[in-house]
Amino acid sequence: MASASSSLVLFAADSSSSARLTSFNTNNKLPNGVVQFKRLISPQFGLQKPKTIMTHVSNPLSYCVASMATEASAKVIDGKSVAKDIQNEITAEISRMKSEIGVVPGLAVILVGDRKDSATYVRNKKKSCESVGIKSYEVCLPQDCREEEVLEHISSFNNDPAVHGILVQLPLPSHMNEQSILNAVCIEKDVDGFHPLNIGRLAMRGREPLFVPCTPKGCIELLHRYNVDIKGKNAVVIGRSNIVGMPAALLLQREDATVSIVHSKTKNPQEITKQADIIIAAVGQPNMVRGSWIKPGAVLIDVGINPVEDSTRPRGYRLVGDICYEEACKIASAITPVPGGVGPMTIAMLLSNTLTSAKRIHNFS
Ligand SMILES: NC(=O)C1=CN([C@@H]2O[C@H](COP(=O)(O)OP(=O)(O)OC[C@H]3O[C@@H](n4cnc5c(N)ncnc54)[C@H](OP(=O)(O)O)[C@@H]3O)[C@@H](O)[C@H]2O)C=CC1
Ligand SMILES: Nc1nc(=O)c2c([nH]1)NC[C@@H]1CN(c3ccc(C(=O)N[C@@H](CCC(=O)O)C(=O)O)cc3)C=[N+]21
Ligand SMILES: [Mg+2]
Repeated sequence: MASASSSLVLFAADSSSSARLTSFNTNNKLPNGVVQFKRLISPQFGLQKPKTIMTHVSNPLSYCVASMATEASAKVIDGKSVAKDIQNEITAEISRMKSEIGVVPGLAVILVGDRKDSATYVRNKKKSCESVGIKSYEVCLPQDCREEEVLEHISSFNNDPAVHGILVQLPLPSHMNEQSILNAVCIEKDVDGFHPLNIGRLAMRGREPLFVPCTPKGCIELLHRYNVDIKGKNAVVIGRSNIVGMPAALLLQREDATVSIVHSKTKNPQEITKQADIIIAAVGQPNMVRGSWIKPGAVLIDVGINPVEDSTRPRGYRLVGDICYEEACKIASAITPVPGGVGPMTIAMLLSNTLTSAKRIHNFS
């Protein structure tokens, strides 16, 4: 055997390491138990260079590479820390704006009904607004209120010069027409990016939306801040909702990825995800994406926020993503955790969109 080249490494598989090696989808089994596979991990993360490179092997079966295999572990994409950095940038910009033109950005949030998770999100948004210097305005309406009431509040926020962003917390009660409510938010204040005109512009080449939806924008921002190349890569989005999957696919396409969308009617989704260099999972199914669905070295963005019962936790549940983290982190090159991944980025992007809106309305740069 000649010396190992930079991108191909030959490993000997003995009885103790073969189990791990086969979990890496090693198609190219060589005779004598030698398994050949490419570097598992993309070099940009630097951390997971193979530890064992054999330049000369007389009896492959006598070598064990378990040390390398067991250390292969994805880089954690720390959304919480990136979100904190972004919030610091926003805080500085807001204080500059306030001192130079005396304007404080304002965000209005409309919450209808008594869903506990919605109430928690709205509370967190309010706290984050306060911490960066955005003034927040909150309206809470009962579950059984009329659609007209919601529309009236939207209209008054549309006309309120202190308000630069309006967010209607979703989902709305089922007796309301979500589309006509989202349509009523003036596009200049549509910091969620859910107005059909903003979505339409996102979908059109050569057009720019005024705002990009926060969760997909946060996913792309994480890829940028971790220097993940998107151009020309195979990206798979799992889920096609208006608020996450569909705009995430549009954004990836704008970044010159080759994009596939997997949804509930897709046949053999794992055959599609297995080709992906980048996966964005936004399904709402705990641990749906298994290790065997993932191409070695892929970058994984897990949007899913799924409560699963856990009596050892004070709240009686814990949150898990749509990707089986324990399996995926052994195969991917990088992965977002849940919690602490995309969730905090969604809030950071909302604050960023609100600042952008205030700057645009007041012609401040
Ligand atoms: N981190 C964050 O900031 C945010 C997290 N979330 C979380 O992200 C997840 C998705 O949210 P959201 O987009 O609103 O969810 P939706 O329920 O609106 O959409 C789910 C999508 O997943 C698809 N889907 C459902 N089951 C399967 C399956 N078995 N195989 C393949 N595709 C499937 C659906 O397909 P079809 O279209 O065919 O029905 C649909 O397109 C949830 O866990 C939610 O809590 C949401 C928003 C923000
Ligand atoms: N008009 C509208 N805009 C939204 O952006 C919107 C919405 N409606 N409806 C619901 C979804 C969901 N969503 C989340 C935001 C932050 C976290 C978040 O911060 N999560 C923390 C965990 C929070 C916890 O511990 O409960 C984390 O992942 O680390 C999660 C989910 C925004 N949404
Ligand atoms: Mg939804």
